[in-house]
Amino acid sequence: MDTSTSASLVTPSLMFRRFDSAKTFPATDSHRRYYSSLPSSCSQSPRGGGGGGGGGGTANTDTTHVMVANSKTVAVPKVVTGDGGYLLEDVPHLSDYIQDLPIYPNPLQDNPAYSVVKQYFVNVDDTVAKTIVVSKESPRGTHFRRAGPRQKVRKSDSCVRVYFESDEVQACIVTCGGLCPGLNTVIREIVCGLYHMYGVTRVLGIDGGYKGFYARNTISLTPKVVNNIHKRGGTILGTSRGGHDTSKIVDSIQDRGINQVYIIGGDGTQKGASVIFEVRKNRFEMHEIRRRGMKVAVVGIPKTIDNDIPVIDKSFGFDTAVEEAQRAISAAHVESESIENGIGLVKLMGRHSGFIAMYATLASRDVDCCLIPESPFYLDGPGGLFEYIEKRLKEDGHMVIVVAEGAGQELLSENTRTLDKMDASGNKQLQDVGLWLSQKIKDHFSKQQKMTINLKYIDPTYMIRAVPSNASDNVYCTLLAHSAIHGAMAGYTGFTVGPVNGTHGYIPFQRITERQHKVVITDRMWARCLSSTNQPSFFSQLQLFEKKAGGIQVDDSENFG
Ligand SMILES: Nc1ncnc2c1ncn2[C@@H]1O[C@H](COP(=O)(O)OP(=O)(O)OP(=O)(O)O)[C@@H](O)[C@H]1O
Ligand SMILES: O=P(O)(O)OC[C@H]1O[C@](O)(CO)[C@@H](O)[C@@H]1O
Ligand SMILES: [Mg+2]
Repeated sequence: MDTSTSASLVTPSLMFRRFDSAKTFPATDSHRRYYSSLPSSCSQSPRGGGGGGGGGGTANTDTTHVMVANSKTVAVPKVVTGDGGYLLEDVPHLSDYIQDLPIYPNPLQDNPAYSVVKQYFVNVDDTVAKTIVVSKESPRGTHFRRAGPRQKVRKSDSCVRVYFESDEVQACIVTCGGLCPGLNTVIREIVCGLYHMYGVTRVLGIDGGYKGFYARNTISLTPKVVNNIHKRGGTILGTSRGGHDTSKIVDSIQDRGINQVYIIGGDGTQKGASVIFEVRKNRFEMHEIRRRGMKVAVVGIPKTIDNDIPVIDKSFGFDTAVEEAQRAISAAHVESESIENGIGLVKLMGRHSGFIAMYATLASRDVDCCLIPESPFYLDGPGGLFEYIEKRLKEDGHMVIVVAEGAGQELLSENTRTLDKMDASGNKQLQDVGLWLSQKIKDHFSKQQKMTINLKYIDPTYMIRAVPSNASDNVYCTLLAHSAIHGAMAGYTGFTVGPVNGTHGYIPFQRITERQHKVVITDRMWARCLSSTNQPSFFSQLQLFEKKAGGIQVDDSENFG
């Protein structure tokens, strides 16, 4: 594979626009100047994904690794272009910045379970397409490196190898952010997968999120310790928000001799992982793993109850949460059905993304109105929520409303003084839309004196994420853990793992952290939701077109079909 080294001076917002054009971008003089000014361990860098191989057959390759913007250095993905508009957004490899890394026989080839299944090992060039709905003229488009144990870690290899020797590995696992069903399953499967597939016995648990790296003792994790944890909700390691001190975390990784870091968490956590891997603070302070030239694989495993992580099909625990939400919706339905003009109001999680509310609504079929952050609504006047409630009660005598916690925040702040409080991670703390809406509905109907209503408000927010994962999430967590391990053992680093159109891939951190995944209200799934509830869209056609034209952040992927 033909590769060249480059770094680029571009702003972050331009980063992915360049990829969309599916063109090769050449190394410029400024790239070369930048690299020649780097310490030797960095400037010796790219050899095209280390052993990762090409991915595009006749690929025309350009690897772009570092860019400087606003005095910060951030990573630009390695990009490989090929015929027919093929584009691979590759992930970093340890051999990009460490020379002459030894490779070792892969113990998996002697494992009775895995070695008999020939196709368990993925081809060195296998990639996963980001978009699978295409037409005859479509370019082949963006791809990600396929996850899994590699047949070859370098194109020249004659047998199955890895970049870490079993005895050499000192892994650690950390869980950050809010809880999510399946956290314990992922922890269990990383520990057991490392042990049973690769003979790795040294795995540390980091206590209480990122700050645990430097403020707490570690926990030794063995298959015996984690054997039953998947049956419990929460995380045995504890979690936290805030406390991401990059230099202290990287110091701790270095001091403890850790060389594989498995980081489980949401969008904030993945940003933290990306910083640990390769963002430096300024020209002089270089804390991160890549610049220290450390042989450490940094692997992100996406966790989010809100399903707000882009690119991947969905996040683990999401199905369990939707299932658990059914119990609250059923209760709301039973309550509302049993009384005159009964209204059951259920608040579900979803800070910026209404996926839980939308899917719980679609699954239940008892919901008459689903309110999500992405779809503005209003209360009074023609086409408003109050008018719709009145209509539903007159027709049916009862109704169920599901509201995502982030819905209608702009209405709340009109009515109450916004305090703009942040949590320890810098996430804006939301006002309670459930309580607010309950009160508004009650006030409206008591003022009108036309109709007596009976409203029951159910708030199961934390209940849906504190439960253990269901069977399908357990399987999903296992696959994620295994994909993560195979990637680290093959020397890949600085990536998040996850399913892209059903096949697991290694996705560069930047892709995951550049934006949040949201319900696209101009998309088919939201239409299905609207048709199941028969609620008003709260939009005039004109507004809809305006939003489509740029007012709303539109994801380029569908809401899972
Ligand atoms: N931009 C960032 N840079 C470095 N670290 C970050 C950044 N954003 C968040 N973090 C760290 O990541 C951890 C988790 O972040 P956060 O609380 O936002 O949860 P999350 O991972 O997004 O999960 P969720 O939102 O699903 O609960 C925190 O320890 C926080 O300090
Ligand atoms: O756990 P905390 O800090 O109360 O945060 C709750 C938030 O976490 C999430 O569960 C995940 O981001 C959101 O749905 C919710 O707003
Ligand atoms: Mg988050």
